[in-house]
Amino acid sequence: MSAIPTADCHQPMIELRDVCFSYKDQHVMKDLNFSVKERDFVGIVGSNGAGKTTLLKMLVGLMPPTGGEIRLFGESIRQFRDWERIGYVPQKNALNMLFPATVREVVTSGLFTNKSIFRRLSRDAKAKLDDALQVMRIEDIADKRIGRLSGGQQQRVFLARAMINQPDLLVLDEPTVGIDAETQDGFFELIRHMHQHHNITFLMVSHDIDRLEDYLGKEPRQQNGKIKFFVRHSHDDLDCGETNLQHSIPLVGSVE
Ligand SMILES: Nc1ncnc2c1ncn2[C@@H]1O[C@H](COP(=O)(O)OP(=O)(O)OP(=O)(O)O)[C@@H](O)[C@H]1O
Repeated sequence: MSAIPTADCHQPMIELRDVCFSYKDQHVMKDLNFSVKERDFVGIVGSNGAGKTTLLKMLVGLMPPTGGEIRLFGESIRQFRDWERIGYVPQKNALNMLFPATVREVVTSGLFTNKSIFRRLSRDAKAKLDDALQVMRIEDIADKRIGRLSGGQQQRVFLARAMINQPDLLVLDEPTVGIDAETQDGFFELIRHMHQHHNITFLMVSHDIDRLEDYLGKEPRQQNGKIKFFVRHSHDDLDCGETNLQHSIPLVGSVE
C-alpha cells in the first residue's frame, strides 16, 4: 500500500515571528507569530482599524515591520526578490478608478514588479496577458476603460492582474466589497476552485464572515489583538501528490 501523504510536503510560504507594527506612536500589531503553509487558505477577519490591511501590506513588501521577522518562501523578506510568486489585490478604495487605463493595460501592469520598466511586450508577456484575460473571462472587455465597468467586472480585472504571473500565493484585501450578493457567490466559488484544483495558496481579508466560515470552519485558529485567523489546510481534502495542476484544469465558475 502506498504511504499516506503527510502535511510535511506543504512548505511554509509565510512565517511571521514576533512581528510588530506601529505608525509613529500608534501600535497596530504586537508579537504576531503565524505561519501559512503551501496551499492553505487563510481568512483574516477583524473590526475596522484592527490592522488587517497593514498586515497584508507588510506581507507584500510595501511596508517593513517595525519589529520581528517575516519570511517568504523560506527567505527573509529583506532578501526576497521573487515578487512574481505573489499576486496582490489591494482594497478597492486604494485604487483610482478614474485613471484612464484600459482593462488590458491594468492587467498587463501586473507583469512588472517595482524593479521593472515598462517596455514593449514580449511574446511571452502577450501570452500571459491573453491567458489571464481568458481565465477571468474578460477578453471581450479588454479595451474598455476600467472606470466604466461594473464592480464585478472590475473585480475580475484586478484578479486577472494579480494572476498574470501565475503566482503561488494570492493576497486579497476585501475583494467583494461593494459587489452584489450573487456576484459574491460566483467569486467565492471561483476562489474555492482555484484553491482546491490549482494549488494556489490564499490569504484573504474579508468582512464576509458567513462565507468564510462556510469554507474555513467556525473556529479561528488564532487571534492577535482584534484580528482573527481562520485556516483551511489543503491537506484537509487534497493530498500532497497533486502538484503542478495549475494549467491542466480549466477554471470553472466565473465572476459575473
Ligand atoms: N498611513 C497611515 N498612517 C497612520 N495611521 C494609519 C495609516 N494607515 C492606517 N493607519 C491606522 O492604523 C490602524 C490599522 O489600519 P488598517 O487599515 O490596517 O486596518 P484594517 O483592519 O484594514 O481596517 P479596515 O477594515 O477599516 O480596512 C487604523 O487605526 C488606521 O487608522
